Amino acid sequence: WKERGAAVSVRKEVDASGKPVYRTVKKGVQDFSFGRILGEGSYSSVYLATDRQSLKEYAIKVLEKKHIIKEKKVKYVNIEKNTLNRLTEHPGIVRLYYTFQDEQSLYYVLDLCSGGELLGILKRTGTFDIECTRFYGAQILDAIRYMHSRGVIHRDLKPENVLLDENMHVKITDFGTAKLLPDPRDQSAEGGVGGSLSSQGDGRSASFVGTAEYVSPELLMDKSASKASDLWAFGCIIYQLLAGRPPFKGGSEYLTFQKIVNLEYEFPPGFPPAARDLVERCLVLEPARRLTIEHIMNHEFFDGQPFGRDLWRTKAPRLRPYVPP
Ligand SMILES: NC(=O)c1nn(CC2CCNCC2)c2c1CCc1cnc(N=C3C=CCC=C3)nc1-2
Repeated sequence: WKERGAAVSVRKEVDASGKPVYRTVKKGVQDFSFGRILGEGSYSSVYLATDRQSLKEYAIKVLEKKHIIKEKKVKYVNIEKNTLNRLTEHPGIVRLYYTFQDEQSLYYVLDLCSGGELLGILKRTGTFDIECTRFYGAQILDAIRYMHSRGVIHRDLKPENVLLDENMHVKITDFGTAKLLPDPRDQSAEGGVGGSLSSQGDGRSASFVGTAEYVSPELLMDKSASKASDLWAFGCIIYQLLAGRPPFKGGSEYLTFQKIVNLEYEFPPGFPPAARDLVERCLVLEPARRLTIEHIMNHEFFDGQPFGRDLWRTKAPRLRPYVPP
């Protein structure tokens, strides 16, 4: 497991004659003070941690080696690290600073998102008004555009995986189930198929399905994931910000899946017309007929909304609920 990043700390020691000597050593567990658990996965836990030297706070994801091997998750661990190594320069993606390991575990030192989950914020306000939906929708879309430009399909986008930093700006996380296309920047990579994937590959695709309410019909019906699958989830998120609930929600996962493949959803009264048109063009059963990212960015719902650098320099709007006219 090739470690990444060269984070070192300077340690003061004394030699045999009692003279102080300063050694640079790769950072490790002892360089951090671990705080509360931020989240737990099937083979990892994420902690709030403070670098004892710089006092900077991070999120550290700890993966237990024994458990990874026992649960046959080595592929997922490598895919997540390779994905994070590709996604290094975007403000809307949780950044991996460096990794280290000890006998029991692997450690990923990541951006801390002190604002928590978008879902948590949404639950507090109930719904988001048009300005907030436009701002957060644009930041999520900008991050998806960057991911896709690096050949990464998230496959499990949902409000729980959209985190917020100290400025209430978006940071997308949890790439443990991402799908990697050949990296477009890597000339040596075999020319990969455009945005669509067969369900072959490393054997993960055939089995993986995202979170029920946001999973795309193609992932349910023929197990194939494509960039368009992330845009289906995007449509579900935009709907949820304005309606306060996801478009597809049944009494069980099976009933939710039925609603998705039958495109069985309705808009609440007073749902904003421009947002309704955008959602309807994302929630299209046929992936090839779904809006692409460029189309979405040019959609009237985002009229006047900057993307790119200006978007990330904008102050986050005050959170207000949507009040239907
Ligand atoms: N799976 C991960 O990589 C991951 N998981 N979490 C916590 C999860 C909690 C459930 N919803 C998805 C995220 C994190 C990360 C990345 C790195 C990361 C950085 N900051 C936070 N911050 C949080 C603050 C308050 C509540 C939850 C998360 N969390 C994470």
